[in-house]
Amino acid sequence: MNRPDLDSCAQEPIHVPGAIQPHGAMVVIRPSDMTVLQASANATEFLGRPIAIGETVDGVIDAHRNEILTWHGSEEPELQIQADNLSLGFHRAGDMIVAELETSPSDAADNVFLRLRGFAQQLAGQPDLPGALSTTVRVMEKLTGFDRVLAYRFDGEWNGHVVAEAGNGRLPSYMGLRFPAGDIPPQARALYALNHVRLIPDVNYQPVPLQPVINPQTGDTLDMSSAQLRSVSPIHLEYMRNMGTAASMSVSIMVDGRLWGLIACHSHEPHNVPVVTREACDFIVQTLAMRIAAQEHADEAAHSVALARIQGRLLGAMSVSQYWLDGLVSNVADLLAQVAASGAAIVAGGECHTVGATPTQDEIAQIIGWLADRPDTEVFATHALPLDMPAAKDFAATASGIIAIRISELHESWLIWFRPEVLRTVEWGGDPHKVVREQGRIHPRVSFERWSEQVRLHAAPWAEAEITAARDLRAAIVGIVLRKAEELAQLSS
Ligand SMILES: CCC1=C(C)C2=CC3=N/C(=C\c4[nH]c(/C=C5\NC(=O)C(C)=C5CC)c(C)c4CCC(=O)O)C(CCC(=O)O)=C3CCN2C1=O
Repeated sequence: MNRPDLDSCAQEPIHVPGAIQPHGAMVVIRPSDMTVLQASANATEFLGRPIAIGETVDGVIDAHRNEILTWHGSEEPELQIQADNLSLGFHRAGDMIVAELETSPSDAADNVFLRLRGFAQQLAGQPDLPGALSTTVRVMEKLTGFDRVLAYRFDGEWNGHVVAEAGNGRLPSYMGLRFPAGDIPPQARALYALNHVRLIPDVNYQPVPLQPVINPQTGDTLDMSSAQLRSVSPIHLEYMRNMGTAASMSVSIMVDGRLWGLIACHSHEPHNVPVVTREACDFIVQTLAMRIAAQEHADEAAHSVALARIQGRLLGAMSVSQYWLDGLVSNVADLLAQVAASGAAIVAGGECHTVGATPTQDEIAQIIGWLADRPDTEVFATHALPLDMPAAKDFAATASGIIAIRISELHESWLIWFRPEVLRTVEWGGDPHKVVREQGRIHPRVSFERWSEQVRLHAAPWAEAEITAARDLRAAIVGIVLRKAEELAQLSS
């Protein structure tokens, strides 16, 4: 969905706001001499004493100087220190140390441990992914006290789907709703893959500037990518107000190094969560992510084994056939089951053999003509061919999805599988195509009411295992064709 407006959203440099949220204070330190390079305007309030830029740190930070410098010389990404009712978090920004201070009730840890122990047992008792997701949002709701906690899963186009929800009824249910990719733009997703927990205790906060805003050592604004207190994009704060949420916390679900989804928490009124509780939430979500990874790996492995078994039968049939395609067209069920297709066409030797539900021969010729414009493509897969090839609208009923494998460049030969159009009703949280523009600026949509859309010209998406099986079958066929050609050459020499 190419939308120039949203591209401008993606340009917003959210990692260098030059300010923080007021529920904590920030001090930027040069480790070589523990000199203060920058401090947030509210640092005195949290340190209980004035802080001088250019002077060495003192007070509670200096009291932990040795521990901080030992950490800074280690491989550990972060350091967390609880000093009475002050929580001090340290991370690196370039070769500087960033200290973040938050008041934190000393008994916060008690509540956390009990909830954590219960979670591991409850999760182990869940037989499937929906159960694991529901358990997680329920435990997070009780642990954090947010009004609503959602499990939000990204699809292949970075649209999001609410797949589990727990709440106390103060906020509307979003269960089952989808949200467009533009609601969380690419630079935000990239940031959340690095920094997994984001808290906004009060959407109407006044940003607290870092002083000086330009770091004297780097001559640039501080990179707050790893900070907890980073001030949030005004566009997103407007989004939250439009959504009727005064506080939010989201925790990234990282599976195999990619952002699988979020656990997103919201409250109707301002709501803060202590550092130790946020850390427990991160642990809970990482535990869930390991369960998701295990489930996905098991499902993919079982799927690959089943497809390999089918491929073994196809290769056996081809190896005893005079011509490789005879082995395929004589095994229609396996040929279609190889990628769970409804039809297939084999174009070779100037002929087009079709099995199952396919476009007409002329329409297949149009597809091959269109594929010819992709000369470097050995395997082409899409579940929405008409979006790439407009003429395919005419035969969307049989070919909204294709996997095409090029057998030979020399003699135009292809194996193409087809999937039919599947009409789907998608329930969005608000009209995803609505972009509000005022004085040339983009604004988030104001309604998140259920908005139904009939999605056409799409087939069921191809699984990774199916595309891999198609790629493997292509390699096998090319090998058979080459061997047959060599045998022929030897016979004629
Ligand atoms: C109901 C399901 C759901 C959605 C769809 C959602 C969206 C969401 N957007 C987030 C972040 C951003 N959205 C935007 C931008 C947009 N939001 C829009 O609706 C539009 C049109 C834009 C581009 C202009 C930006 C810049 C950011 C980065 C904010 C920051 O971390 O500084 C963030 C991350 C910030 C946060 O944790 O609140 C979220 C998570 C919250 N949330 C949800 O719970």
